[in-house]
Amino acid sequence: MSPDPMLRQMRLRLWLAAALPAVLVVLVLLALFVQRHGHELLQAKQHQAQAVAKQLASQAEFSLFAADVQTLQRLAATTKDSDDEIVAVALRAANGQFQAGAGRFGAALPDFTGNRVHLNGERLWVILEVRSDLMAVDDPLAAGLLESGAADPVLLGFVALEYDLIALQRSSQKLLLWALAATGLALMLAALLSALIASSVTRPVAHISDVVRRIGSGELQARAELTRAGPMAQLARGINRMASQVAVTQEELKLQVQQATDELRLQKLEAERTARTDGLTGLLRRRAFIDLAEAEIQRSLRYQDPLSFIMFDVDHFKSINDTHGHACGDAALVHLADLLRQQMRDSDLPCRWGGEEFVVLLPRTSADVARHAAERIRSHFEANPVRWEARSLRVTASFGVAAFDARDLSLSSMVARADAALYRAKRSGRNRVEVAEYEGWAAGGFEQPAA
Ligand SMILES: Nc1nc2c(ncn2[C@@H]2O[C@H](COP(=O)(O)OP(=O)(O)OP(=O)(O)O)[C@@H](O)[C@H]2O)c(=O)[nH]1
Repeated sequence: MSPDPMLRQMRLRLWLAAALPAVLVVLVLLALFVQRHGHELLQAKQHQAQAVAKQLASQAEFSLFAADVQTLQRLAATTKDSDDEIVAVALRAANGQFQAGAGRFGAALPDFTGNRVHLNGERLWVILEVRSDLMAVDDPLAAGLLESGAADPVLLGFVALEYDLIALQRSSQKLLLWALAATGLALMLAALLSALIASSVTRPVAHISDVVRRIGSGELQARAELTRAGPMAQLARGINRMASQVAVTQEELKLQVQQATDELRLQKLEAERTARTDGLTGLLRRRAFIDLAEAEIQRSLRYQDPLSFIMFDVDHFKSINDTHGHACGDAALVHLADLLRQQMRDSDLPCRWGGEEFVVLLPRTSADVARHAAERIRSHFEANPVRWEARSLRVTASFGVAAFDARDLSLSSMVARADAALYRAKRSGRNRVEVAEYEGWAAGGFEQPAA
Protein backbone atom coordinates (compact mmCIF):
# COMPACT_ATOMS: atom_id res chain seq x y z
CA MET A 1 0.00 0.00 0.00
CA SER A 2 1.47 3.36 -0.97
CA PRO A 3 1.14 6.07 1.69
CA ASP A 4 -1.11 8.96 0.81
CA PRO A 5 0.49 12.34 -0.14
CA MET A 6 -0.17 13.84 3.27
CA LEU A 7 1.74 11.06 5.00
CA ARG A 8 4.56 11.27 2.46
CA GLN A 9 4.83 14.99 3.15
CA MET A 10 4.76 14.38 6.89
CA ARG A 11 7.50 11.76 6.59
CA LEU A 12 9.62 14.12 4.49
CA ARG A 13 9.22 16.94 7.00
CA LEU A 14 10.10 14.69 9.90
CA TRP A 15 13.06 13.39 7.98
CA LEU A 16 14.25 16.92 7.25
CA ALA A 17 13.65 18.00 10.85
CA ALA A 18 15.82 15.15 12.08
CA ALA A 19 18.47 15.20 9.35
CA LEU A 20 19.00 18.92 8.72
CA PRO A 21 20.47 19.84 12.12
CA ALA A 22 22.80 16.85 11.88
CA VAL A 23 23.91 17.91 8.41
CA LEU A 24 24.52 21.49 9.53
CA VAL A 25 26.43 20.45 12.64
CA VAL A 26 28.60 18.05 10.67
CA LEU A 27 29.32 20.64 7.99
CA VAL A 28 30.26 23.31 10.54
CA LEU A 29 32.50 20.85 12.39
CA LEU A 30 34.09 19.82 9.12
CA ALA A 31 34.78 23.42 8.11
CA LEU A 32 36.28 24.16 11.53
CA PHE A 33 38.34 21.02 11.44
CA VAL A 34 39.71 21.63 7.94
CA GLN A 35 40.50 25.25 8.64
CA ARG A 36 42.15 24.53 11.95
CA HIS A 37 44.04 21.57 10.68
CA GLY A 38 45.34 23.45 7.59
CA HIS A 39 46.45 26.29 9.81
CA GLU A 40 48.21 23.96 12.23
CA LEU A 41 49.97 22.13 9.40
CA LEU A 42 51.24 25.42 8.00
CA GLN A 43 52.40 26.58 11.40
CA ALA A 44 54.15 23.30 12.00
CA LYS A 45 55.87 23.64 8.62
CA GLN A 46 56.95 27.20 9.48
CA HIS A 47 58.35 26.07 12.83
CA GLN A 48 60.15 23.22 11.15
CA ALA A 49 61.59 25.58 8.50
CA GLN A 50 62.68 28.04 11.19
CA ALA A 51 64.30 25.25 13.18
CA VAL A 52 66.21 24.05 10.11
CA ALA A 53 67.21 27.64 9.33
CA LYS A 54 68.39 28.12 12.93
CA GLN A 55 70.40 24.94 12.83
CA LEU A 56 71.98 25.96 9.51
CA ALA A 57 72.67 29.41 10.91
CA SER A 58 74.50 28.01 13.92
CA GLN A 59 76.46 25.60 11.72
CA ALA A 60 77.33 28.37 9.24
CA GLU A 61 78.24 30.92 11.91
CA PHE A 62 81.96 30.33 11.90
CA SER A 63 82.25 29.68 8.17
CA LEU A 64 80.50 32.98 7.48
CA PHE A 65 82.82 34.70 9.86
CA ALA A 66 85.77 33.03 8.23
CA ALA A 67 84.28 33.38 4.72
CA ASP A 68 84.84 29.67 4.24
CA VAL A 69 82.88 29.34 1.03
CA GLN A 70 83.61 25.67 0.61
CA THR A 71 82.20 24.71 3.96
CA LEU A 72 79.29 27.01 3.38
CA GLN A 73 78.59 25.29 0.04
CA ARG A 74 78.71 21.90 1.68
CA LEU A 75 76.38 23.05 4.45
CA ALA A 76 73.91 24.42 1.89
CA ALA A 77 73.98 21.18 -0.11
CA THR A 78 73.57 18.99 3.00
CA THR A 79 70.68 21.09 4.24
CA LYS A 80 68.92 20.94 0.89
CA ASP A 81 69.37 17.17 0.63
CA SER A 82 68.09 16.65 4.14
CA ASP A 83 64.50 17.41 3.17
CA ASP A 84 62.67 16.88 -0.15
CA GLU A 85 60.51 19.85 0.52
CA ILE A 86 63.52 22.24 0.60
CA VAL A 87 63.79 23.70 -2.89
CA ALA A 88 66.72 26.02 -2.38
CA VAL A 89 69.22 27.08 0.28
CA ALA A 90 71.34 30.25 0.20
CA LEU A 91 73.98 31.64 2.51
CA ARG A 92 74.89 35.30 2.25
CA ALA A 93 77.32 37.57 3.90
CA ALA A 94 76.23 40.40 6.21
CA ASN A 95 76.39 42.83 3.29
CA GLY A 96 73.97 40.56 1.33
CA GLN A 97 76.58 39.15 -0.97
CA PHE A 98 75.96 35.51 -2.04
CA GLN A 99 78.41 33.08 -0.45
CA ALA A 100 77.03 29.61 -1.16
CA GLY A 101 73.78 27.93 -2.17
CA ALA A 102 71.97 24.83 -3.40
CA GLY A 103 68.95 24.65 -5.67
CA ARG A 104 67.12 27.47 -7.41
CA PHE A 105 64.86 29.91 -5.73
CA GLY A 106 61.50 30.13 -7.50
CA ALA A 107 61.22 33.90 -7.26
CA ALA A 108 63.27 36.88 -6.21
CA LEU A 109 63.86 36.75 -2.48
CA PRO A 110 62.75 39.65 -0.35
CA ASP A 111 65.35 42.02 1.09
CA PHE A 112 67.80 40.46 3.50
CA THR A 113 67.03 42.65 6.43
CA GLY A 114 66.19 40.96 9.68
CA ASN A 115 64.49 37.60 10.30
CA ARG A 116 61.58 36.83 8.08
CA VAL A 117 59.08 34.16 7.30
CA HIS A 118 57.38 34.77 4.00
CA LEU A 119 54.51 32.76 2.55
CA ASN A 120 53.49 32.97 -1.09
CA GLY A 121 51.01 30.34 -2.29
CA GLU A 122 52.91 27.10 -2.71
CA ARG A 123 56.23 28.53 -1.42
CA LEU A 124 57.58 29.33 2.03
CA TRP A 125 60.70 31.36 2.58
CA VAL A 126 62.62 31.66 5.80
CA ILE A 127 65.38 34.26 6.06
CA LEU A 128 67.35 34.22 9.24
CA GLU A 129 70.17 36.46 10.36
CA VAL A 130 73.34 34.73 11.47
CA ARG A 131 74.72 36.57 14.45
CA SER A 132 77.53 35.69 16.77
CA ASP A 133 79.31 36.96 19.74
CA LEU A 134 82.50 35.18 18.55
CA MET A 135 84.16 38.46 17.72
CA ALA A 136 83.55 39.74 21.20
CA VAL A 137 86.02 37.19 22.57
CA ASP A 138 88.81 39.37 21.23
CA ASP A 139 87.09 42.60 22.03
CA PRO A 140 86.68 43.14 25.79
CA LEU A 141 84.46 46.18 25.25
CA ALA A 142 82.05 44.26 23.04
CA ALA A 143 82.11 41.34 25.45
CA GLY A 144 81.18 43.67 28.29
CA LEU A 145 78.34 45.16 26.31
CA LEU A 146 77.08 41.72 25.35
CA GLU A 147 77.17 40.55 28.93
CA SER A 148 75.27 43.56 30.08
CA GLY A 149 72.75 43.05 27.25
CA ALA A 150 73.39 46.53 25.89
CA ALA A 151 74.73 45.27 22.51
CA ASP A 152 73.45 42.75 19.90
CA PRO A 153 75.70 39.94 18.74
CA VAL A 154 77.49 40.80 15.53
CA LEU A 155 75.63 40.14 12.23
CA LEU A 156 77.65 37.63 10.22
CA GLY A 157 75.27 37.00 7.37
CA PHE A 158 71.97 35.37 6.41
CA VAL A 159 70.60 31.97 5.66
CA ALA A 160 67.66 31.66 3.27
CA LEU A 161 65.55 28.58 2.73
CA GLU A 162 62.76 28.00 0.26
CA TYR A 163 60.24 25.27 0.97
CA ASP A 164 57.87 23.71 -1.51
CA LEU A 165 54.43 23.49 0.14
CA ILE A 166 52.81 21.30 -2.54
CA ALA A 167 53.35 18.14 -0.50
CA LEU A 168 51.87 19.91 2.50
CA GLN A 169 48.90 21.00 0.45
CA ARG A 170 48.51 17.48 -0.92
CA SER A 171 48.46 16.00 2.53
CA SER A 172 46.02 18.70 3.54
CA GLN A 173 43.83 17.82 0.55
CA LYS A 174 44.11 14.15 1.39
CA LEU A 175 43.00 14.91 4.88
CA LEU A 176 40.16 16.96 3.52
CA LEU A 177 39.09 14.03 1.34
CA TRP A 178 39.18 11.70 4.33
CA ALA A 179 37.23 14.20 6.32
CA LEU A 180 34.70 14.52 3.49
CA ALA A 181 34.39 10.75 3.24
CA ALA A 182 33.86 10.51 6.98
CA THR A 183 31.35 13.35 6.76
CA GLY A 184 29.51 11.63 3.91
CA LEU A 185 29.36 8.46 5.94
CA ALA A 186 28.15 10.37 8.97
CA LEU A 187 25.52 12.11 6.85
CA MET A 188 24.35 8.84 5.38
CA LEU A 189 24.06 7.40 8.86
CA ALA A 190 22.20 10.52 9.98
CA ALA A 191 19.88 10.24 6.96
CA LEU A 192 19.25 6.57 7.68
CA LEU A 193 18.56 7.25 11.34
CA SER A 194 16.31 10.17 10.42
CA ALA A 195 14.41 7.99 7.96
CA LEU A 196 13.98 5.36 10.68
CA ILE A 197 12.77 7.99 13.14
CA ALA A 198 10.41 9.50 10.54
CA SER A 199 9.11 6.07 9.62
CA SER A 200 8.59 5.09 13.28
CA VAL A 201 6.41 8.18 13.66
CA THR A 202 4.52 7.92 10.35
CA ARG A 203 3.97 4.13 10.37
CA PRO A 204 1.42 4.25 13.23
CA VAL A 205 -0.16 7.34 11.65
CA ALA A 206 -0.44 5.48 8.31
CA HIS A 207 -1.92 2.45 10.07
CA ILE A 208 -4.47 4.57 11.95
CA SER A 209 -5.31 6.50 8.79
CA ASP A 210 -5.86 3.21 6.92
CA VAL A 211 -8.13 1.88 9.67
CA VAL A 212 -10.14 5.14 9.69
CA ARG A 213 -10.52 4.88 5.89
CA ARG A 214 -11.75 1.28 6.17
CA ILE A 215 -14.20 2.18 8.95
CA GLY A 216 -15.41 5.09 6.80
CA SER A 217 -16.06 2.73 3.91
CA GLY A 218 -18.25 0.54 6.10
CA GLU A 219 -15.76 -2.03 7.43
CA LEU A 220 -16.81 -1.45 11.03
CA GLN A 221 -14.93 -4.46 12.40
CA ALA A 222 -11.58 -2.86 11.36
CA ARG A 223 -9.43 -2.06 14.42
CA ALA A 224 -6.17 -0.16 14.93
CA GLU A 225 -3.54 -2.38 16.55
CA LEU A 226 -0.60 -0.53 18.08
CA THR A 227 1.62 -2.44 20.47
CA ARG A 228 3.71 0.50 21.64
CA ALA A 229 2.33 2.75 24.33
CA GLY A 230 2.13 6.48 23.64
CA PRO A 231 -0.15 9.12 22.18
CA MET A 232 -0.69 7.12 18.97
CA ALA A 233 -1.82 4.08 20.98
CA GLN A 234 -4.23 6.35 22.86
CA LEU A 235 -5.57 7.68 19.57
CA ALA A 236 -5.90 4.11 18.25
CA ARG A 237 -7.86 3.07 21.35
CA GLY A 238 -10.15 6.09 20.89
CA ILE A 239 -10.77 5.19 17.25
CA ASN A 240 -11.45 1.54 18.16
CA ARG A 241 -13.95 2.63 20.79
CA MET A 242 -15.60 4.95 18.26
CA ALA A 243 -15.81 2.13 15.68
CA SER A 244 -17.42 -0.20 18.25
CA GLN A 245 -19.89 2.50 19.18
CA VAL A 246 -20.70 3.16 15.51
CA ALA A 247 -21.18 -0.60 14.94
CA VAL A 248 -23.57 -0.82 17.90
CA THR A 249 -25.46 2.27 16.73
CA GLN A 250 -25.65 0.88 13.21
CA GLU A 251 -27.03 -2.42 14.51
CA GLU A 252 -29.63 -0.52 16.53
CA LEU A 253 -30.51 1.56 13.49
CA LYS A 254 -30.78 -1.58 11.35
CA LEU A 255 -33.11 -3.09 13.93
CA GLN A 256 -35.20 0.07 14.04
CA VAL A 257 -35.35 0.22 10.24
CA GLN A 258 -36.32 -3.47 10.16
CA GLN A 259 -39.06 -2.89 12.72
CA ALA A 260 -40.33 0.15 10.82
CA THR A 261 -40.27 -1.85 7.56
CA ASP A 262 -42.19 -4.73 9.15
CA GLU A 263 -44.71 -2.30 10.56
CA LEU A 264 -45.11 -0.63 7.17
CA ARG A 265 -45.56 -4.01 5.48
CA LEU A 266 -48.24 -4.96 7.99
CA GLN A 267 -49.93 -1.60 7.52
CA LYS A 268 -49.79 -2.09 3.75
CA LEU A 269 -51.25 -5.58 4.05
CA GLU A 270 -53.93 -4.22 6.35
CA ALA A 271 -54.65 -1.39 3.91
CA GLU A 272 -54.83 -3.86 1.04
CA ARG A 273 -57.09 -6.11 3.05
CA THR A 274 -59.30 -3.14 3.94
CA ALA A 275 -59.41 -2.11 0.30
CA ARG A 276 -60.33 -5.64 -0.73
CA THR A 277 -62.90 -6.46 1.94
CA ASP A 278 -66.21 -4.96 2.92
CA GLY A 279 -66.01 -3.13 6.23
CA LEU A 280 -69.43 -4.35 7.48
CA THR A 281 -69.45 -8.04 6.60
CA GLY A 282 -65.76 -8.81 6.08
CA LEU A 283 -66.58 -10.36 2.70
CA LEU A 284 -64.74 -9.45 -0.53
CA ARG A 285 -65.67 -6.15 -2.17
CA ARG A 286 -66.97 -6.26 -5.73
CA ARG A 287 -63.70 -4.95 -7.31
CA ALA A 288 -61.51 -7.53 -5.57
CA PHE A 289 -64.03 -10.25 -6.36
CA ILE A 290 -64.01 -9.39 -10.08
CA ASP A 291 -60.20 -9.64 -10.24
CA LEU A 292 -60.24 -13.09 -8.63
CA ALA A 293 -63.24 -14.24 -10.66
CA GLU A 294 -61.57 -13.25 -13.95
CA ALA A 295 -58.57 -15.39 -13.01
CA GLU A 296 -60.87 -18.29 -12.12
CA ILE A 297 -62.63 -17.96 -15.48
CA GLN A 298 -59.28 -18.16 -17.29
CA ARG A 299 -58.33 -21.23 -15.28
CA SER A 300 -61.72 -22.82 -15.94
CA LEU A 301 -61.34 -22.19 -19.69
CA ARG A 302 -57.84 -23.58 -19.73
CA TYR A 303 -58.53 -26.76 -17.76
CA GLN A 304 -62.17 -27.00 -18.93
CA ASP A 305 -63.32 -27.10 -15.33
CA PRO A 306 -66.93 -26.25 -14.53
CA LEU A 307 -67.48 -22.90 -12.79
CA SER A 308 -70.70 -21.64 -11.21
CA PHE A 309 -71.99 -18.40 -9.83
CA ILE A 310 -74.65 -17.70 -7.19
CA MET A 311 -76.27 -14.32 -6.72
CA PHE A 312 -78.74 -13.61 -3.93
CA ASP A 313 -80.66 -10.63 -2.64
CA VAL A 314 -82.23 -10.29 0.83
CA ASP A 315 -86.03 -10.34 0.67
CA HIS A 316 -87.93 -7.25 1.80
CA PHE A 317 -84.82 -5.78 3.32
CA LYS A 318 -86.21 -2.27 3.10
CA SER A 319 -88.99 -3.20 5.53
CA ILE A 320 -86.38 -4.52 8.03
CA ASN A 321 -84.70 -1.15 7.92
CA ASP A 322 -87.94 0.70 8.07
CA THR A 323 -89.40 -1.38 10.91
CA HIS A 324 -86.38 -2.01 13.13
CA GLY A 325 -83.95 0.64 12.06
CA HIS A 326 -80.86 0.80 9.91
CA ALA A 327 -78.67 -0.71 12.66
CA CYS A 328 -80.89 -3.77 12.68
CA GLY A 329 -80.51 -3.96 8.89
CA ASP A 330 -76.72 -3.86 9.31
CA ALA A 331 -76.84 -6.56 11.95
CA ALA A 332 -78.97 -8.69 9.62
CA LEU A 333 -76.39 -8.29 6.83
CA VAL A 334 -73.53 -9.31 9.17
CA HIS A 335 -75.56 -12.29 10.40
CA LEU A 336 -76.32 -13.46 6.84
CA ALA A 337 -72.64 -13.07 5.83
CA ASP A 338 -71.64 -15.30 8.76
CA LEU A 339 -74.25 -17.90 7.79
CA LEU A 340 -73.02 -17.74 4.20
CA ARG A 341 -69.39 -18.34 5.25
CA GLN A 342 -70.51 -21.38 7.26
CA GLN A 343 -71.87 -22.95 4.08
CA MET A 344 -68.88 -22.22 1.81
CA ARG A 345 -65.90 -24.34 0.85
CA ASP A 346 -62.46 -22.80 1.16
CA SER A 347 -62.17 -22.54 -2.60
CA ASP A 348 -65.46 -20.58 -2.93
CA LEU A 349 -65.35 -16.80 -3.25
CA PRO A 350 -68.19 -15.06 -1.35
CA CYS A 351 -68.63 -11.33 -1.96
CA ARG A 352 -70.87 -8.48 -0.94
CA TRP A 353 -71.89 -7.30 -4.39
CA GLY A 354 -73.53 -4.16 -3.03
CA GLY A 355 -76.31 -3.15 -0.62
CA GLU A 356 -78.23 -6.30 0.41
CA GLU A 357 -76.99 -8.22 -2.66
CA PHE A 358 -74.33 -10.99 -2.39
CA VAL A 359 -72.59 -13.28 -4.88
CA VAL A 360 -70.52 -16.46 -4.62
CA LEU A 361 -68.17 -17.90 -7.24
CA LEU A 362 -67.81 -21.67 -7.03
CA PRO A 363 -64.73 -22.97 -8.92
CA ARG A 364 -64.86 -26.56 -10.28
CA THR A 365 -68.59 -26.66 -9.51
CA SER A 366 -71.34 -27.58 -11.94
CA ALA A 367 -74.69 -25.71 -12.11
CA ASP A 368 -76.46 -28.59 -10.43
CA VAL A 369 -74.06 -28.68 -7.48
CA ALA A 370 -74.25 -24.86 -7.29
CA ARG A 371 -78.02 -25.03 -7.20
CA HIS A 372 -77.79 -27.44 -4.27
CA ALA A 373 -75.36 -25.13 -2.54
CA ALA A 374 -77.72 -22.18 -3.06
CA GLU A 375 -80.57 -24.21 -1.69
CA ARG A 376 -78.47 -25.11 1.35
CA ILE A 377 -77.67 -21.46 1.99
CA ARG A 378 -81.24 -20.42 1.53
CA SER A 379 -82.55 -22.98 4.05
CA HIS A 380 -79.70 -22.06 6.44
CA PHE A 381 -80.89 -18.41 6.36
CA GLU A 382 -84.45 -19.50 6.89
CA ALA A 383 -83.51 -21.69 9.82
CA ASN A 384 -81.34 -19.08 11.56
CA PRO A 385 -83.23 -15.85 12.25
CA VAL A 386 -81.50 -12.65 13.23
CA ARG A 387 -81.46 -11.84 16.96
CA TRP A 388 -82.30 -8.21 17.47
CA GLU A 389 -83.29 -6.62 20.77
CA ALA A 390 -84.54 -9.89 22.24
CA ARG A 391 -86.48 -10.54 19.11
CA SER A 392 -86.02 -13.15 16.49
CA LEU A 393 -86.40 -11.86 12.93
CA ARG A 394 -86.76 -14.31 10.11
CA VAL A 395 -84.71 -13.12 7.13
CA THR A 396 -84.80 -14.89 3.79
CA ALA A 397 -83.16 -14.34 0.40
CA SER A 398 -83.85 -15.11 -3.26
CA PHE A 399 -81.15 -16.86 -5.33
CA GLY A 400 -80.15 -16.96 -8.99
CA VAL A 401 -77.63 -19.59 -10.13
CA ALA A 402 -75.67 -19.56 -13.41
CA ALA A 403 -72.98 -21.88 -14.68
CA PHE A 404 -70.14 -20.36 -16.68
CA ASP A 405 -70.50 -21.25 -20.31
CA ALA A 406 -67.54 -21.12 -22.69
CA ARG A 407 -69.74 -19.04 -24.96
CA ASP A 408 -70.01 -16.36 -22.25
CA LEU A 409 -66.37 -15.36 -22.71
CA SER A 410 -66.75 -12.95 -19.80
CA LEU A 411 -67.87 -12.72 -16.22
CA SER A 412 -70.45 -10.04 -16.98
CA SER A 413 -72.69 -12.22 -19.12
CA MET A 414 -72.67 -14.94 -16.45
CA VAL A 415 -73.55 -12.31 -13.83
CA ALA A 416 -76.35 -11.00 -16.05
CA ARG A 417 -77.78 -14.46 -16.41
CA ALA A 418 -77.62 -15.11 -12.65
CA ASP A 419 -79.23 -11.74 -12.05
CA ALA A 420 -82.04 -12.66 -14.43
CA ALA A 421 -82.56 -15.96 -12.59
CA LEU A 422 -82.58 -14.05 -9.29
CA TYR A 423 -85.23 -11.71 -10.70
CA ARG A 424 -87.28 -14.74 -11.62
CA ALA A 425 -86.92 -16.06 -8.07
CA LYS A 426 -88.19 -12.72 -6.71
CA ARG A 427 -91.11 -12.72 -9.05
CA SER A 428 -91.90 -16.31 -8.21
CA GLY A 429 -92.49 -15.48 -4.55
CA ARG A 430 -88.95 -14.93 -3.08
CA ASN A 431 -87.01 -17.25 -0.70
CA ARG A 432 -86.24 -19.63 -3.55
CA VAL A 433 -83.50 -20.66 -5.99
CA GLU A 434 -83.67 -20.26 -9.77
CA VAL A 435 -81.07 -21.58 -12.26
CA ALA A 436 -80.27 -19.55 -15.37
CA GLU A 437 -80.20 -21.11 -18.78
CA TYR A 438 -77.74 -19.84 -21.42
CA GLU A 439 -79.37 -16.94 -23.17
CA GLY A 440 -76.73 -15.85 -25.58
CA TRP A 441 -74.50 -12.81 -25.35
CA ALA A 442 -75.27 -10.51 -22.49
CA ALA A 443 -74.42 -6.86 -22.59
CA GLY A 444 -73.33 -4.50 -19.86
CA GLY A 445 -70.69 -4.47 -17.15
CA PHE A 446 -70.59 -4.44 -13.39
CA GLU A 447 -72.11 -1.25 -12.21
CA GLN A 448 -71.59 -0.20 -8.64
CA PRO A 449 -74.88 -0.10 -6.71
CA ALA A 450 -76.14 3.30 -5.59
CA ALA A 451 -74.84 4.18 -2.14
N1 LIG B 1 -79.16 -1.29 6.87
C1 LIG B 1 -78.67 -1.30 5.64
N2 LIG B 1 -79.55 -1.17 4.62
C2 LIG B 1 -79.08 -1.19 3.35
C3 LIG B 1 -77.70 -1.33 3.10
N3 LIG B 1 -77.57 -1.35 1.76
C4 LIG B 1 -78.79 -1.19 1.18
N4 LIG B 1 -79.72 -1.10 2.15
C5 LIG B 1 -81.12 -0.93 2.01
O1 LIG B 1 -81.70 -2.10 1.41
C6 LIG B 1 -82.92 -1.72 0.85
C7 LIG B 1 -83.14 -2.44 -0.41
O2 LIG B 1 -84.49 -2.23 -0.73
P1 LIG B 1 -85.11 -2.70 -2.06
O3 LIG B 1 -84.20 -2.54 -3.23
O4 LIG B 1 -86.41 -2.04 -2.19
O5 LIG B 1 -85.33 -4.20 -1.92
P2 LIG B 1 -86.15 -5.03 -0.86
O6 LIG B 1 -86.80 -4.15 0.15
O7 LIG B 1 -85.21 -6.02 -0.26
O8 LIG B 1 -87.21 -5.69 -1.71
P3 LIG B 1 -87.00 -6.98 -2.62
O9 LIG B 1 -85.54 -7.05 -2.97
O10 LIG B 1 -87.88 -6.80 -3.75
O11 LIG B 1 -87.39 -8.13 -1.75
C8 LIG B 1 -82.90 -0.21 0.71
O12 LIG B 1 -83.79 0.36 1.65
C9 LIG B 1 -81.49 0.17 1.06
O13 LIG B 1 -81.45 1.43 1.72
C10 LIG B 1 -76.82 -1.45 4.19
O14 LIG B 1 -75.62 -1.58 4.08
N5 LIG B 1 -77.36 -1.43 5.44
